Amino acid sequence: MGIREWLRPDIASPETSAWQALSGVAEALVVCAGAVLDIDDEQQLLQHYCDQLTELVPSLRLAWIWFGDPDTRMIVPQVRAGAARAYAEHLCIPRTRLTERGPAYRALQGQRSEPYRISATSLFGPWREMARQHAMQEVLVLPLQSSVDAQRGVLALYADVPGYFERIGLPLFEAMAGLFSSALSRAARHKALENAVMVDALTGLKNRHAVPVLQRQLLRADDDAAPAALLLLDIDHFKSINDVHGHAVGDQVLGAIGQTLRLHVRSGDLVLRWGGEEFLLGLPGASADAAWAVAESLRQQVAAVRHVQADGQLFNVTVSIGVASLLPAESLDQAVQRADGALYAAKRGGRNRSVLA
Ligand SMILES: Nc1nc2c(ncn2[C@@H]2O[C@H](COP(=O)(O)OP(=O)(O)OP(=O)(O)O)[C@@H](O)[C@H]2O)c(=O)[nH]1
Repeated sequence: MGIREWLRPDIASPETSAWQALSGVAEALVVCAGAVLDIDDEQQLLQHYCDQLTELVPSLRLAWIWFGDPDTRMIVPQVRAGAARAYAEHLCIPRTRLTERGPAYRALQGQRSEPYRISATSLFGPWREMARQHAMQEVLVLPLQSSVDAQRGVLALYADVPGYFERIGLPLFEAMAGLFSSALSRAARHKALENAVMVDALTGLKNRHAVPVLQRQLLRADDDAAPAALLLLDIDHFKSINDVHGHAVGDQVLGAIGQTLRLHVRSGDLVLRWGGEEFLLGLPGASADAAWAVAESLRQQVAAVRHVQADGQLFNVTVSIGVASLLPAESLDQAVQRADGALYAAKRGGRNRSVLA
């Protein structure tokens, strides 16, 4: 359907304000489509979209977006723009039997959008009253959906004239929401790629690129004083394993040790392949004593694994472990350095042992 067919004959003249609004939306569409190539960050991109929309389209007082888990219990706008953005700053829509019948949750469920008149006597009186204080007469909430992951969202647009969205043509605003949805899909694809970069192909464990994940995991505890610890683990005499049994067997040993570590830590712990024959483990909530006990248990588990050499003979491998309990205000780097010092002491002390920094 062509743009002109959406317009009623009485507003199809280029002189009318509807025509200006229409060309504003079209311009915003073009500008927003271009921005997809320039802006990587999801939130920044959606903010840019809302800014452009409210700047270029006359009568649009406010545009806000929420995106996330479709089962959310609360919709709170993450980006907002327009003369009436103060309204969205304090907006939070809990999921209730009443709000589930309102435009935001209906859009979240993917239902086709109808514009809602804003009137003090409507179902959601208090919000409508506030919206009227911001000179808003009509709201249109459109569903957003990523095609890559389960993420959903809503784009809410508020106009200062009644009947505005129908008059300009809903398909145009739906096209805009389609563009916003592709931005969500693109961001999800970017995140998936980032995750792929974080995974070590040989062991399937996360690698050094996942340090930010480790950092978040260790520092997640609400209480600053909550303990956390690091284990730096190095395979003993790995060079001679490669030399004696061959590189392919060396690779198998690395894979088997990675698997053993992953199987024997708690679900909130993180195991990274730190490089070569080294593994770094993050143990949130573990005191120094607990971390040392975990290290000793892992050391014994690893030593018990029997590996197969090329001629079918079995052999065992040991590891040395440096344990560092995170000190208050210490950076992850500093803690890793202390764990490295303890690992060095374990090697010098004869290997196949754990040392606490
Ligand atoms: N098979 C295999 N070997 C690797 C890999 N990454 C590193 N290595 C080898 O790991 C060995 C590490 O040797 P060293 O750093 O000398 O230490 P080590 O022989 O384990 O001796 P200690 O740590 O002192 O007990 C080197 O020979 C590396 O080539 C890998 O992905 N696969």
